[in-house]
Parts: sequence; structure tokens; C-alpha cells
Amino acid sequence: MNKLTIKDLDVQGKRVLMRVDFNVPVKDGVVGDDTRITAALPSINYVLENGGSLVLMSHCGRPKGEKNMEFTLKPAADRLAELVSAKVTLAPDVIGPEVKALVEALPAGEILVLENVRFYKEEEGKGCTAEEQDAFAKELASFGDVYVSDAFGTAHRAHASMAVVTKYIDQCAAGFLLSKEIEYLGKALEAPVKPFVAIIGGAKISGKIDVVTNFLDKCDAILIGGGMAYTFYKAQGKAIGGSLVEDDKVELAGQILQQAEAKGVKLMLPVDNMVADAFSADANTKVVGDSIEDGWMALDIGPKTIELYCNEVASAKTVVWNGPMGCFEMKPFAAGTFSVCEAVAKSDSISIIGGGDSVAAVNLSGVADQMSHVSTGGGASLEFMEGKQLPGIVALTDK
Ligand SMILES: Nc1ncnc2c1ncn2[C@@H]1O[C@H](COP(=O)(O)OP(=O)(O)OP(=O)(O)O)[C@@H](O)[C@H]1O
Ligand SMILES: O=C(O)[C@H](O)COP(=O)(O)O
Repeated sequence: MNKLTIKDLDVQGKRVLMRVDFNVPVKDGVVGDDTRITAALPSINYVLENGGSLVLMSHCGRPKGEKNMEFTLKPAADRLAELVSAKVTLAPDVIGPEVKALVEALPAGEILVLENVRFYKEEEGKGCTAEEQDAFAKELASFGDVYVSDAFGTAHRAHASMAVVTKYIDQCAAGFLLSKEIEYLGKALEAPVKPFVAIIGGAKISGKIDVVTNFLDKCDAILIGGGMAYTFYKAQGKAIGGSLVEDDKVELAGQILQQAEAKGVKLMLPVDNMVADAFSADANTKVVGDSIEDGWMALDIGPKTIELYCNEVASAKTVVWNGPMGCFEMKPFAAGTFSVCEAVAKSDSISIIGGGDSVAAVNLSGVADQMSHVSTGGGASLEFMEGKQLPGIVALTDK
């Protein structure tokens, strides 16, 4: 990577302003899944162990520029306090004189967590002028001698704490998590060890179909599963019954099929499906081929497809996976996702998993530790894989 990294910084006696992504699920004031917090610990501990103090910034949820305490960072700060040996203080606000005083009094080896940066509309820059956003970013910048971003999950957002604050601090570096994400995802895209197999599924077709397009120039095989498959079926003129479809993407799906053929990329669609007569775990189910009659919807890939996809994965040397193969949250439709998951874990490949639900599925299957890299980014990893430049990375200081 051609950007400064945390190891290039001298943090001794410095105040480090660090952007993290503590946008974690919270229920009844308690963090549900602390993956994103634990993933930032190497950078946090590095600063503390090397004589620096830390001012942490993050968003949580989408409070839309309002100070709505439903979105407080308190649960995340409380969880962080359990995970580090340092003292953790939660500031009462993001900016302002009270926060400034806390920052100035912060001793080395301690952490101050600012409140949710999205309590200010200036963070997202919506409903304010560019000057107002700059002033907000400048005030945040005054809280640090150096800046570190470890918020890979938010790197696709050109927000104040990600991509504007960096204008006002000389040294802006990537933390360990951000560096690791870029290293794995970057390698997979730039110089993948072949055969390179992409597995794309899930429900958000419009959000993922561009990734399929980008992968046509990189992959040896693309395995399509989940709700995504039926938009491709429709493009082939197949019957899809009540299966998920995005009609405005049918034409693009047809073009992708043609391009795959022209480029000699193996674009695989399910040859059979587990269908149900309702979107429910109690629905009647049956296995059908690649034509789905009215009154039925496909909620998982079928057993023959599982075998084909697992075989493809078994010979892969690089696997990128985003989006489950079926509605794995319901037991009758979980076999596709979990079988493919096990095949990826068993394979002798560099495996990179991205996307909230795919990561949840990998965690549920108990094989997360057998994957080379489980990304903390949903939208960010997708945009990276689409080949887009992420503003939160571009903004860091060049080496
Ligand atoms: N055949 C299907 N029909 C309807 N929904 C499906 C089907 N297959 C999978 N899904 C649903 O897709 C959802 C996940 O899709 P999604 O596109 O959000 O993936 P993801 O891994 O969370 O990626 P990201 O976080 O990048 O959006 C799951 O809740 C799953 O139940
Ligand atoms: O969870 C995420 O994808 C990131 O934290 C970004 O959140 P956002 O989609 O609300 O910008």
C-alpha cells in the first residue's frame, strides 16, 4: 500500500485521533456482536503501548445529524472498556468546549471516545454547507497530533471524520485493520492466485450486480446463488414463480451472461433449487430443477448445485464470497450456505468473506477461524471489489 501506516508514525507522547467503525448491533444498551470493536484492538493497543493517548471517533447507526441518544456510543465504549486495560472515558459530545477540555487533559495511555459523529449533520455533509463541514472537521482535527483510520467498514463514505479531517492533519495513516483489509482484498483483485472463484449471493441484487461485472475480468468462475440467481434466470427466460427478482436488472443480467460467455468465464447458476410455497420455515418444500412454477419460490440452492459449487470451490486457490446461497436463517433453507461455507473452509485457498449476513453465516457455521480473512466491511468491501476508489483510503497520506 502506498499510504502511511500506523507503524510509520511516532506516537510517543502524541494524541492520536483515530477513526474506528464501532457501528455495531446494540440491544437493550449492550453490544450484540463486538467483532468490529475487537478488530480495532491491535491499533488501539499499539498506540497505548507506544506512549500515546487516543481520541476515538465513530458513528453508530444513522441518527441523521440529530443528537438522538438511541444511537449513543456508550454501549461500544463500555464494551471497549472491558477489552482494554486502559481507562476509557466517553465524552458527552463530539465537539465543543467540554470535549476540548477532556481532550487536553487526556494523559498518555488513556482513551477518550467521542460521542457518535453522526449527531452532527456536518459529518455526512447533508443539510449543511461545505464551509460548515470544514469547520466541524477542523475542530475534530484539533483533537489529534496525528490521525489514524481503522474504519474500513466506513471507508466508502466521504464523511468529515473519514475524508475531510485529513485535510487538517499532516500525518494520516492506515491502522492495522484497514491495512489488512486492503492487503487481502487488494491482492485478491490485483494478483489473485488462480483459479479464482467468486461466490455471489444474498438479496441485494442491485448492490451486487456491479461486483459480478467487475469479476468477469478477474475470475475463472463465478458462482451465483441466493436471491440473486433468479434475476439471471429471468434473463434466460426461465420461470421463477414467486422467487426474488429485480426487474430493472434483468437486462443487465442478460448482458453479463453474454459477456461471461464471450470472455470464457464460467458463470454458474443453480441447476436445482429448494423451493417453498411460502416465505416461512414451516412452508411446504421440495427440490426442483431450474424452472420454478407459480405458487413456489426458490429459497435455497438444491443438492446438485451444492455439489457442483463445492467441487468448484475445492479446486480454487482464491475464493471471494459475498452473500448467502439461501435464506440460511431458516433451517430448511440453510444447507446451501453452510455446505458452501464448509467447502471454502476445507479448501486450500485464500478465502475472503465479506457482507454482514455472509459473515454471520460463517460465524454460525463455526469455521470463521479457517477463513483467511473475514472482512469487517459490508458496503465498503463491495465497493472495493467493484474496483472503486474508497474516499476513506484515498484521503490518507501518501508514502
Ligand atoms: N433465494 C433467496 N430469496 C430471498 N432472500 C434470500 C435468498 N437467498 C438469500 N436470501 C437472503 O439474503 C440476505 C442476505 O443478503 P445480503 O445481500 O444482505 O447479503 P450480505 O452478506 O449481508 O451482504 P452485504 O452486507 O454486503 O449486504 C439474507 O437475509 C438471506 O435470507
Ligand atoms: O456498517 C457499515 O456498512 C458501515 O458502518 C457504514 O455504515 P452506513 O452504511 O450507515 O454508512
